[in-house]
Amino acid sequence: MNEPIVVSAPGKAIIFGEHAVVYGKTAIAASVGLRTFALLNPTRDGKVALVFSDIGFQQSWALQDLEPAKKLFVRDGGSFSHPTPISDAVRDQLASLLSVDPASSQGRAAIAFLYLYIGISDALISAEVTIRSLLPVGAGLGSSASFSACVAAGLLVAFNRIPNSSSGTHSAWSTNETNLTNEWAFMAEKVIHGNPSGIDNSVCVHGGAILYQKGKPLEQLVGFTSLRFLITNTRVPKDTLVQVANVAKRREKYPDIFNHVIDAVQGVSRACIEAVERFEASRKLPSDRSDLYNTIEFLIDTNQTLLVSLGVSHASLENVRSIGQRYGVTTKLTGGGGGGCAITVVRDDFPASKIENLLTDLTSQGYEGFVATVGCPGVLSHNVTDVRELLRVGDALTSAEFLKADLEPVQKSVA
Ligand SMILES: Nc1ncnc2c1ncn2[C@@H]1O[C@H](COP(=O)(O)OP(=O)(O)O)[C@@H](O)[C@H]1O
Ligand SMILES: C[C@@](O)(CCOP(=O)(O)O)CC(=O)O
Ligand SMILES: [Mg+2]
Repeated sequence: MNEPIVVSAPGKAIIFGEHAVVYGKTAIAASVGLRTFALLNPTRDGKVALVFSDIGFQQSWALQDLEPAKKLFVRDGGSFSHPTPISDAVRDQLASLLSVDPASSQGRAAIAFLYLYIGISDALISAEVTIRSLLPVGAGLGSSASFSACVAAGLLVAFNRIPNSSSGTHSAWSTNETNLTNEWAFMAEKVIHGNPSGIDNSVCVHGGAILYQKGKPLEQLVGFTSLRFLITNTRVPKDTLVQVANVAKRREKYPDIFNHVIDAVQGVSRACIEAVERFEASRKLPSDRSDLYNTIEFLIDTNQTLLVSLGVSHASLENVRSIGQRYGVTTKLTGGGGGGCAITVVRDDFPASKIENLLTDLTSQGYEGFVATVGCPGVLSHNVTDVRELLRVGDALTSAEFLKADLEPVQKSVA
């Protein structure tokens, strides 16, 4: 790596099927146009330095201190084509190098980064890596997957595994290059989430709106990207690792109850797919999709009820739901639940004035709402000259400049 590298990846909203997707059920998700950015700067001090400003983490290591972990890394068949999940030996070795609790939010993010760094590299190189997100962290909008996608893509570019395809507005990587990025991003998600389904990293890497089932090729759902959603962040912190582990414990204790609930969620996703197919077959105009909305609203409500049964809702999420009901709109939690964000379907003819009033009501309760653009591009690398211009910085794009810059113009430049 001789030049700075800038990559970014979107967040995501799961429309139907969170948690059930961990158990092999179908889920539907769309990318959300709030992005995470990573700046990788070459350095000459024989160190790798991390600056993760959103989670208050900063640490650097001499490259020789990372060699023992690199020696323990097992490469699948000696090739780079299939990343392997982190082993206990590597995790313990990396954990012993941290200045923070390895199980903490900061510790997991650092181990995820270091694992990809030793796994993707031939020889360790000196670098400073700064990561900043415009997404809320730990709120159900896939900040962990967006972070993982940036780390995977940034390191694959830095170690010349994929080209620096800096188009700025869409990814110019081949299917193989994008799939490789997704596989590494999944390895990072495993460190952060414990047992991820793979839907979040897939939608953050590929972008658009996707139909996802573990072990099957993902399908893009083109029609979905024109739907509007209101996203409300309750600002109640949650940790996906804990939420997923809680569902697993309940399912293990009461399989007869929880397996049925999980199966029912599969029914919700399937009913949504059928409704979209029916709408497309009817050749109706997008302006005439009230039947489709009726079904989607019914399914949003049903999915939320099932998520309540799984034990992953929260009083704040139920409050957002009932505020929405006063305006005749339907809401469900999105992502891990237990706090974080809810999504509300906004019909095409829903008056702007009503949206404003709803947003005012939500804000008055301490929540943050916004109408989201969904279906934006997935992970991509940016042209550094363009980024410098958009950020109004000089020739050297330093970590300090990147940290204080307004990243919105770069986010807006992504089509
Ligand atoms: N911008 C970021 N910088 C560093 N780590 C991040 C960032 N975004 C997410 N993470 C990691 O992901 C964790 C949040 O993941 P998770 O609980 O799955 O919530 P989310 O719904 O936002 O994905 C953080 O605690 C941190 O470990
Ligand atoms: C609960 C789950 O379905 C989604 C978690 O999303 P998030 O990390 O809360 O954004 C877990 C998964 O699919 O890996
Ligand atoms: Mg996550």
